[in-house]
Amino acid sequence: MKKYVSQNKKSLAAAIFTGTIFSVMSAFFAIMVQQLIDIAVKKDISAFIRMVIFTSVYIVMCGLIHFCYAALCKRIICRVTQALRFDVFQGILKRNISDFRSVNSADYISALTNDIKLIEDHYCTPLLQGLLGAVELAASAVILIYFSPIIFATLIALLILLTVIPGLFNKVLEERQCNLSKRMAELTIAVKDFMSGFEIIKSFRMIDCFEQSFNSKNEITTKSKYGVDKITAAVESVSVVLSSAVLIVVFCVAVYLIIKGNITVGVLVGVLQVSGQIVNPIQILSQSIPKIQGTKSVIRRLRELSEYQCVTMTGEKEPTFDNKITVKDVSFKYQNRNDILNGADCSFERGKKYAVIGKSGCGKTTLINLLNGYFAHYRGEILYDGVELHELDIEKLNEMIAVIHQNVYMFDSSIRNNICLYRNIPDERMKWALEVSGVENFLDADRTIDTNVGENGASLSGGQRQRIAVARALVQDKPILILDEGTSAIDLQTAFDIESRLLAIKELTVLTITHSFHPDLLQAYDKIIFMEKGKCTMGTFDELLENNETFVHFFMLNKEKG
Ligand SMILES: Nc1ncnc2c1ncn2[C@@H]1O[C@H](COP(=O)(O)OP(=O)(O)OP(=O)(O)O)[C@@H](O)[C@H]1O
Repeated sequence: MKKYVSQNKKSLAAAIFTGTIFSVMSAFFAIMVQQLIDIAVKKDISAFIRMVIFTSVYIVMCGLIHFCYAALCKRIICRVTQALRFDVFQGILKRNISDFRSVNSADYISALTNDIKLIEDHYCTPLLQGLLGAVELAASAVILIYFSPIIFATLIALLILLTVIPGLFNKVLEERQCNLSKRMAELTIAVKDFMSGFEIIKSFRMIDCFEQSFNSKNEITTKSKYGVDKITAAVESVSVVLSSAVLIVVFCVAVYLIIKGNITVGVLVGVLQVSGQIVNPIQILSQSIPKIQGTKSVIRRLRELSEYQCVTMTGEKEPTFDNKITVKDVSFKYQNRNDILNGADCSFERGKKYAVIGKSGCGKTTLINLLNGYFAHYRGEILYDGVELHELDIEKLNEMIAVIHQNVYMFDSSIRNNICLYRNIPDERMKWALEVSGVENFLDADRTIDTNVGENGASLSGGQRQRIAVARALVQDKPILILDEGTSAIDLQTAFDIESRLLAIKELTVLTITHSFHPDLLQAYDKIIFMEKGKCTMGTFDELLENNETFVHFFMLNKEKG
């Protein structure tokens, strides 16, 4: 948080300056009261008129200065939360795809919304209020010294007590704040799940189940919030009691000093006034400190997100793909699972076309994800032009590869923007991409390239979305195109046509994960990679049919199904 404070040094200095002036002016009010009482005792009417004029000007000035102070505080809070939110967002953007996927995306949403709000309410606001409180306290203390050093000494002793007692709540408040942050993240995850699965929930009559689940999470979050609020209420009550106790003790000491003849009645009233001004900042301080301390765990969580450093794939070499990608004796398993790949060997030459085939769950997508550098903990070697993946800059590697998944994400924008991804693409290339991908076939007078596709492409069919994804990959001009069942939602003939056109692009290396077993199409691939029991067998379609019994069996079975 220090970074954000130093980014707003000037505004903070101005806030402290105006806050100090306001505090001093507020504390000065006690002297005015004392003066007025003494004027009343002396019955001096002209001094009284002068005091009335002075007081009026003083009140207007107080109002103006307080406005400046409050506006500066709001500005600082807005800037700090904006910068914090931006840093967290940047930290999320920096994550590699594998790390990003390891956390539920609603967790990120919760950090960017709930946690930032928590920092605003429980860190920034109390910190600024506390600063003003401290200045007010100091100013009032000076006035108190002016009235009576003995009363001042009593006050200091009590203050020490006041700062220690609310501090006892710090630890429990921090634990509860941390718990609340987690519960809010869980609630956000549940809400996101509900929104994403709305259609399934409705059509499969899951409303009761979701209602119960939401209700229970809502209840847990509310309880957790109440847990924080209860501690905050306890801190507030303790601070109210303690500050009232301070007021009474100070008042008793002042009365004692009057009895002893050490101070006048005017000073007594002044002391009472300034003591009242001391109670307020004491309350603010004793409530602010535990609140600020309580946000430690949330700040830690936000720091972890914003200062994300990739520790798994930290290579810096520029990836190239002039020759080939080699997968050498690669074994891989997901956490606490058996090996998915077990000594897999295969290679991909530049410009050649490959079809990856195998039973559902045999590890086809896993292999593709490994090539993309999503996972670091594999055994064996994955080499791009002879350089191991761990030595390469993964961000740059990802820029070389276009992946088209079965489920295509669509931005709520025009077809053009979904293809060009908001970049300027030359007309020629765009025209070619529309043709190869088959997008041009579903454009007409009603649906042009500039028609909006709705939320996640709601106004398009699954096949149309996939065709847009193919066009998107083509205009980006990447050397490697991976289709992870990327044409599965398109009718057989259209998919055949699109894939044939893709296979005809000479310079493009194509890897297609496919469950479609059209012999003509499979023959058009340079090599088939048949995956089975964690291993890969490579060959042309005809070679595999000739030499690999398992492949023949698998092919015949699927061909019949198809
Ligand atoms: N993130 C993950 N964590 C744990 N297990 C996973 C994860 N992703 C995939 N798996 C498991 O790894 C195995 C291989 O999955 P993968 O998606 O690579 O198979 P696939 O051959 O592409 O399947 P399909 O043809 O059905 O798409 C499956 O058993 C799957 O359940």
